[in-house]
Amino acid sequence: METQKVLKVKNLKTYFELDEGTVKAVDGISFEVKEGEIFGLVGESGCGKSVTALSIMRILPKTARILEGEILFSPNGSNTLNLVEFDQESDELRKIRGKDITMIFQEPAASFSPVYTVGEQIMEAILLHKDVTKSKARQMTIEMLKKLRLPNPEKIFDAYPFELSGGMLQRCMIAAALVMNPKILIADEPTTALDVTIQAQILYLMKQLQKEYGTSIILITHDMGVIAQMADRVAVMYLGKIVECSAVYEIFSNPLHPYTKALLASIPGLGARKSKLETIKGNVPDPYNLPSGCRFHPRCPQFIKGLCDVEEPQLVEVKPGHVVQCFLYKGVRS
Ligand SMILES: Nc1ncnc2c1ncn2[C@@H]1O[C@H](COP(=O)(O)OP(=O)(O)OP(=O)(O)O)[C@@H](O)[C@H]1O
Repeated sequence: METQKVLKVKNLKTYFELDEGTVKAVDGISFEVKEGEIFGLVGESGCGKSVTALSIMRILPKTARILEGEILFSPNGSNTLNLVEFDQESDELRKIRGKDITMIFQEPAASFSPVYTVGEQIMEAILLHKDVTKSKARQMTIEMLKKLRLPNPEKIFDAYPFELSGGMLQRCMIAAALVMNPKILIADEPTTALDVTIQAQILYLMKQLQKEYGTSIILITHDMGVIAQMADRVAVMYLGKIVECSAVYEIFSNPLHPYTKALLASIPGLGARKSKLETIKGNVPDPYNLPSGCRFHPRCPQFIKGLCDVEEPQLVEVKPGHVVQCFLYKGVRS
């Protein structure tokens, strides 16, 4: 039996209309997230990963607009909701946000108010979404803090955010997101701000808990190493587009798009000389003035003049489940 899809994003376009011009932050992307999988979204800063997440959560800033596309959420396999159709402030979305779809951010301090204890804040979210007593909500919170291996969870419950280290606060934020038992957890660079050892511990814990609860995770990162450690499938983004998508083992063993190859070459220990994307020539182009044709062509080592700078390639399926948007490849179905 085919695994159920909890989320289908179809041709999503989210633009910022600013005085300086239009930023096509997300420009016609499509992907699916299966029940219980970790789906990675990877790419350099500014490629549209966070705007994709904010579009799904429908918590975009006022200057952003979803121009086109569908975000189909199927919480239980039978009914499907197109999240784009609801008003951002609607009750329907409020119910979904924070309960069925939760999100954790890079900076945990920004998610907690400094004036209430961590426990009070997690408990309040439970009481908002679940029909349980205060003492049950407290018990659920403490149990979840324990699952995140926080020492002395009762004490952490009563701590104010400033009393905890970045790593501990990040665990509290994950606890707050998982205690709701969401269908989808969106994790936007969840460990980028932490040091490498703590990062590895938290990623390991997230994966353990994801397996235990069967949660689908959309994991956003600029780090291919994190993708290798965590994800089942991955979409590679470049300037608002998905340029390649496949199972993680397939991307690592058979990367197709020149941009994916460059991202892989930048991982320390995988043949990279430098940790930044210095193997790719040039910088990410100005978002107000995107290159014609394939957006990667000015930086691409395999650029074909008169083609890549003129026409935009189509996304083609090279093998089942492996798609790429590049003229170097012909699809099995095209
Ligand atoms: N509030 C905003 N106003 C105007 N432009 C924005 C805003 N937020 C994001 N953008 C633009 O949208 C594009 C995509 O940004 P986004 O934050 O999604 O990238 P990202 O891949 O998540 O990068 P990072 O890892 O740095 O967060 C960028 O060109 C960015 O400058």
